[in-house]
Amino acid sequence: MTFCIAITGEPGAGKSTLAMKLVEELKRRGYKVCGVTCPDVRVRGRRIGFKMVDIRSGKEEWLAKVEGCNGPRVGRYRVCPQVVELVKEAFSGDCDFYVIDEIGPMELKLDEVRKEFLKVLRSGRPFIVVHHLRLRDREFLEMLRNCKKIIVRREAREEAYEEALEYLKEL
Ligand SMILES: Nc1ncnc2c1ncn2[C@@H]1O[C@H](COP(=O)(O)OP(=O)(O)OP(=O)(O)O)[C@@H](O)[C@H]1O
Repeated sequence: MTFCIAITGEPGAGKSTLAMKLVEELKRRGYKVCGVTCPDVRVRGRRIGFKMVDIRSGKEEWLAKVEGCNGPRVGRYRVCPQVVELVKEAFSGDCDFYVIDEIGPMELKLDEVRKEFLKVLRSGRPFIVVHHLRLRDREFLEMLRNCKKIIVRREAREEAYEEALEYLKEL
């Protein structure tokens, strides 16, 4: 069975921070970690969009913006189709551990990103993903069914980290 951890929790709970701490831990252990993270971008405190960052190279590209992209709309944002190339590159080459932060509505609006994510989850290699509490996509839910679930709560972030470290022992 594929080793996998699925991290979820309320907005701002600490999901991304936990995922990045686990990335550092895996790198320390010598794994070649590949994947993406999706930080928001703020100007004077106001969120103007989201970027996608290649964990291995640090390269970044817009995932969605209030203005300036012409992909599908998600709330106030328009998704940026040019992010597909970055996603493909992020998961290419020599990887032995995959990380996706996160599987959310913006990422899944682009069919090629959705396919790339599913390919990663089906690769048989170990992975860690972050997803929305309200993830409803059946294909993804099915792929994550047997993963270790970690629900991060703001007041218990350290416990979530300890729980994940404990599970990493099964690698
Ligand atoms: N273990 C921690 N110790 C201290 N601060 C933390 C910790 N985890 C998260 N934070 C802080 O809490 C805030 C939210 O964290 P983070 O972005 O990881 O949450 P998230 O659940 O991924 O949020 P979102 O739902 O917006 O994606 C950030 O400012 C982060 O620095």
